[in-house]
Amino acid sequence: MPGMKMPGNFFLVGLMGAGKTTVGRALAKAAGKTFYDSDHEIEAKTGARIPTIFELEGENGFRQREAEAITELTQLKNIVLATGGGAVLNPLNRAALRRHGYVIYLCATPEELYQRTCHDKNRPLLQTADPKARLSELFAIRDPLYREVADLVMDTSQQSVNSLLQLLLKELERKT
Ligand SMILES: Nc1ncnc2c1ncn2[C@@H]1O[C@H](COP(=O)(O)OP(=O)(O)OP(=O)(O)O)[C@@H](O)[C@H]1O
Ligand SMILES: O=C(O)C1=C[C@@H](O)[C@@H](O)[C@H](O)C1
Ligand SMILES: [Mg+2]
Repeated sequence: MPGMKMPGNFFLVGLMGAGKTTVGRALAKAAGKTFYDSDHEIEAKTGARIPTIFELEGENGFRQREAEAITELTQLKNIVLATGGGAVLNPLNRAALRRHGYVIYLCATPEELYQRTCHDKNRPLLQTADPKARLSELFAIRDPLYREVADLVMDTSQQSVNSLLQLLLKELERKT
C-alpha cells in the first residue's frame, strides 16, 4: 500500500562505500523504477570525472553542481536515486530529499567503508595519507545528518548486496 508520504521515489544516502550505487541499481531493477546516481549525472553533464571537478573547481564548486543535480533529480517521479556521500551536508538538499521521496540510509563502520573503497582512486576526499581516519571523521560529522533525513536506516555490515536487497524490499513493502 503506497503511503501518502511516498510519491514513489527511493533516495539512498550514506558515506562513500556504503553501497548506494550498487544497492540502488539493484533496488531500481527489482522495484521497477528508473535508477539515477547524482555523481554520474554530474559527470555526464560536465563531461569530467569527479576528481577532475574537485581539482578545477574545488569541493565548493562540486557542491554547487551537486545541489543543482539534487534539485533536478528530486523532481523526477518513480526513481531510485543514489546520492553523493556529501549531499546531506547542504540543508537544501536534505529538505528536497525528505520532501520528494522515501530516504534510506545505508550505514557501515568506517573500517568496512575503508575496505570497500581502498582500491578505488575516484574519491578525492579519500586521497589522503590516512583514508581510514578521514572516513572516521566524515562518519562522526555525517552520521547524524544521514539519520536526520532517513525514513529507514539499513545496517549493511556483513551483508551481501543481494541479502541487503531482499531485506530492503521486505522493509519497503511493510513500510511504504
Ligand atoms: N554490502 C556490501 N558488502 C560488501 N561490499 C559492498 C557492499 N555494498 C557495496 N559494496 C562494494 O563496495 C564498493 C563501493 O560501493 P558503491 O560504489 O556502491 O558505494 P557508494 O555508496 O555508491 O559510494 P560513493 O558515495 O563513493 O559513490 C563496491 O565495490 C561495491 O561492490
Ligand atoms: O562523501 C563525499 O563527500 C563524496 C562522495 C562521492 O559520492 C562523491 O560525491 C564525491 O567523491 C564526494
Ligand atoms: Mg556511488
